[in-house]
Amino acid sequence: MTDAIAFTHLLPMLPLHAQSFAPYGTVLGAPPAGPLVPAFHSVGTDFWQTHVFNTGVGGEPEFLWVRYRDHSVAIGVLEVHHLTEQAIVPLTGEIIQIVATGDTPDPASFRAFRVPVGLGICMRPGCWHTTRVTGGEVTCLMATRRSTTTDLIGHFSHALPAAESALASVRTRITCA
Ligand SMILES: NC(=O)N[C@@H](O)C(=O)O
Repeated sequence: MTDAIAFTHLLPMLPLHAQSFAPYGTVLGAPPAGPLVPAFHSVGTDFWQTHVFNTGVGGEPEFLWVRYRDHSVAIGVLEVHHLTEQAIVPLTGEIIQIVATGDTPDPASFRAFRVPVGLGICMRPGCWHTTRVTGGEVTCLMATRRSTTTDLIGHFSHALPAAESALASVRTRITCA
């Protein structure tokens, strides 16, 4: 399940922008480059489409209520989901999302993005990731695929082989610079 990779690299915590996040997924809530469609605006409310969520073929979309509380700067393991997108919307505070691309995490693709309350991210299938917080515990809304969650719990809680996800060992750390 875990493929070792030796790598040390300092990752600055970057501001979240649609263009810089594009290799890893979509920024939810970012102002679109073009017109807001489909969208609605009235005196009392605005709404617009920010993303069409894709769980992969045969997937059942699922919301999770997730709490993150790891504030360590060392990054030793990244996780990837093979079939589904995965969206994270921080509700109670900023999160730091560490991401990478590649069949195994490509060191050149390692990034750390600040995701503030008011924005969210939707990671592509195959986006390696882990999450940190800079203060106390942060509660997030997550959209994922029901079978991926079941598969992941089976692996983490019962040491069953994971089919829809994988882990990779990495050696990197985030910096405030
Ligand atoms: N539930 C779940 O899939 N969690 C992980 O992917 C994670 O990044 O938190």
